[in-house]
Amino acid sequence: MTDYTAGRETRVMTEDDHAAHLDLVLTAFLSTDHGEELRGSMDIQLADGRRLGEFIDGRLVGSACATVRELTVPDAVGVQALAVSWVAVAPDQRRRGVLSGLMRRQLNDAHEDGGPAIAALWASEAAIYQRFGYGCATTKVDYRVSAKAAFRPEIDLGDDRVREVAPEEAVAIARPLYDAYAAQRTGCWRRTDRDWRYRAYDPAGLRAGRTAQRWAVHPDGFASFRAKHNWTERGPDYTISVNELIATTPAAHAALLRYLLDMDLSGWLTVSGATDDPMPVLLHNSRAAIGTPTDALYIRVIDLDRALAQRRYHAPVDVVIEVADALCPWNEGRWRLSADEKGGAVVSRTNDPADLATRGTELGAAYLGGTRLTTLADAGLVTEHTPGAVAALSAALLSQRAPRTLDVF
Ligand SMILES: CC(=O)SCCNC(=O)CCNC(=O)[C@H](O)C(C)(C)COP(=O)(O)OP(=O)(O)OC[C@H]1O[C@@H](n2cnc3c(N)ncnc32)[C@H](O)[C@@H]1OP(=O)(O)O
Repeated sequence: MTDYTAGRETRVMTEDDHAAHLDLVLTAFLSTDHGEELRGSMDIQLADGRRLGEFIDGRLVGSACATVRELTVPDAVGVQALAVSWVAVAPDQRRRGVLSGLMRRQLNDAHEDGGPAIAALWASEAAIYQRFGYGCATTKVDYRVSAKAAFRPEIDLGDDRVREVAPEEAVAIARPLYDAYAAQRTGCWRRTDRDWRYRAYDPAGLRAGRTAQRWAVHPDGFASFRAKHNWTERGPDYTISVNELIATTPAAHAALLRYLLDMDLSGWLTVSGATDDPMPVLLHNSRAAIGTPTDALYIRVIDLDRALAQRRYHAPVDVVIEVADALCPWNEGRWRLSADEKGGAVVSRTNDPADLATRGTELGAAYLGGTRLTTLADAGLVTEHTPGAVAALSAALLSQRAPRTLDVF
């Protein structure tokens, strides 16, 4: 039998490893044509990040990186989270447990350091991370809308005009608007100078055939977007693709969306929203927008007691949860979660009989209040021992608004 552990070392990379890391990422992500652009991306994103590497006989064959950032959890409480990114394994070393080893080590280190109680990531493929205890916690809806689609007549666009500004001016205008928005919305990352540098990073090689990023602003919102050209026998049929649209008032949201929908030469607008996005109710013909739900941010509960105690609860609840979590065994066992009417919770170990049983993965999925525990129970992923316990905990875990995560990393 092949011994896959021979000659292996897992360690934090140093600057001397960065060139090999770039090569690994380019090969694993099938992106060898975009070396300079991805180097720029990694340098910004991982400036203060930790790059964990797996080496076989001195060769870097796997990476899992992480940066500590602040994420809003229910209800819009800012907490530290490990933002996991740039996970890659050399194609000629796949399916030999390299990723599994890196995930185990990353979670163990985080637990031992006593840092963030949760980790978060965007999955390149949806089948990868549930086995490592990551549950899909935010869902985004990707809308494809017919350009010029009319709003319902009662929709108020307000009196403020939308104008476009140069990318160099845009961040200073967008930043306070995003901060105000993120402070009252679950699932948003706090953006530092580094994060805004990344939002503005726009090398031609990463535009996938679309134009440079443009910025539309309004006193109460902003949108960044691109256009993709398409000429047909009927004339221009461009697609305007919105990178993000942020508004702090309904009128700003409607005005920005109207501006983008009415762009000359366009046939289509693509824009993403949370599962409670108002798109279908804004449009006169709701079928002018087809929405496709897609998995967005995944959450991993690293330290269950701290993670569950640091968020707020939508309703009082007192339940004992039996948790299975082979990768983070310190989470296993029975936990009492007691949340009061004010939304605060106490979480402690108990020997009392369990009201329900589930895995760390499902607690991660339900953590941001966007995935209902009742849905997971309907799939057989949560077992109820006391009648009503799943519904009670499910209601308590909900977020007031559907979580919305914009920053892809
Ligand atoms: C947060 C992010 O950065 S997301 C980006 C992830 N990276 C990529 O998509 C780049 C291209 N892919 C890769 O680099 C690699 O194939 C990885 C990282 C996805 C997987 O690395 P590997 O070392 O092959 O994973 P490993 O061998 O530990 O697999 C563990 C288990 O996951 C399964 N698995 C791994 N990758 C996949 C996948 N893409 N789809 C389905 N199952 C998968 C394996 O089959 C294995 O299952 P088993 O335990 O039942 O045998």
